[in-house]
Amino acid sequence: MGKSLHRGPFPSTRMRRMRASEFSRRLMRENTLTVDDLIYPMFVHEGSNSREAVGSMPGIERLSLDLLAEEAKLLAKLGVPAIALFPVVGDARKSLLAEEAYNPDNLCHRAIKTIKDAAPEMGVITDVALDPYTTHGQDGIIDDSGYVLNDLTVETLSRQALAQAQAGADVVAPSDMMDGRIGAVREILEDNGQPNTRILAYSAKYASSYYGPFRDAVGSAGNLGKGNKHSYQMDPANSDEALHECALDLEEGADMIMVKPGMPYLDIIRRVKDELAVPTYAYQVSGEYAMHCAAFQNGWLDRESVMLESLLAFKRAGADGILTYFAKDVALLLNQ
Ligand SMILES: NCc1[nH]cc(CCC(=O)O)c1CC(=O)O
Ligand SMILES: [Mg+2]
Repeated sequence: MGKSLHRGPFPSTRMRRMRASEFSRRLMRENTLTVDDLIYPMFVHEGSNSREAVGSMPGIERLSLDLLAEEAKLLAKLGVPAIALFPVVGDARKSLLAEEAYNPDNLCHRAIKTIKDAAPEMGVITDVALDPYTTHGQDGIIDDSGYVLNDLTVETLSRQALAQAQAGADVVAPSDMMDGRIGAVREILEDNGQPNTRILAYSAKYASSYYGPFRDAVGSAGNLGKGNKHSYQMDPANSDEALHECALDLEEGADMIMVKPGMPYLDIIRRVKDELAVPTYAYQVSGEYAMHCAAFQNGWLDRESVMLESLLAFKRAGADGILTYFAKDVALLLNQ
């Protein structure tokens, strides 16, 4: 026998010991994914008994409100805590000033009531941003040069958020990235008898190319054309700036903060959670969903296990919950 070549504490330390049986793997498991972690984004459109597939998002459909009611009941039964609503708005209702955003009878507001009637315990989260309602697909009101005007947009966003709260939204979620909008939304809610409306701030929302399929789903891609959102959404190169954005939104009155997109930005989730220690959410966005589905359809990746692994990764990174288009399928799996 020659001299042992090993270094360090081996064999007293064998990392594989704890992995040798299911019971000890379970005992040392640090993170779990449960239905409590899931928020389901849903697209709604006008009409009745109408469902439309979204081409770039296999399995995802735009639903009319009667079908939304059925889905909401099923999701509640599966234990999914909340739905995030995204309206698909007809061109006739879009304008430069996005007035439809705060019309008390608009599609989004009727959808809130639909869910609350069908499944009163379901949390309803609404998107505060003007892109479904502007003719140009930007999240705010633009000047002659196309620049999105911050303060004017914030005024409209506040009216929109209040209208959503008055229609019954539990959580309003500004996804627009204007400066000061969280404070303005908090103030208008306080001033109008809505002190318990939670604000989920899309605080660190990046100018990402992973949103493409979403823009197809809501039909804003065509309106946006070659435009981009670089003057308000964050540069994917930055990380310190995300902490600054999150800290400001918390100071202005956010209850929860969000990082978006998801998987390419797990480092941001971890930093936010470590440094701010507040309820932190992640959005596994449409492009992430689309690329997973493409691999599933080709048989290149296993659907169930990859879906679960992709979401568990968010928990490990520090997220308290995940907006994901897989929410329904995962809830079905976890309920088995
Ligand atoms: N305010 C718009 C909004 N809200 C959610 C998403 C993207 C969600 C997804 O890709 O799944 C977007 C797109 C954008 O900023 O252009
Ligand atoms: Mg900000």
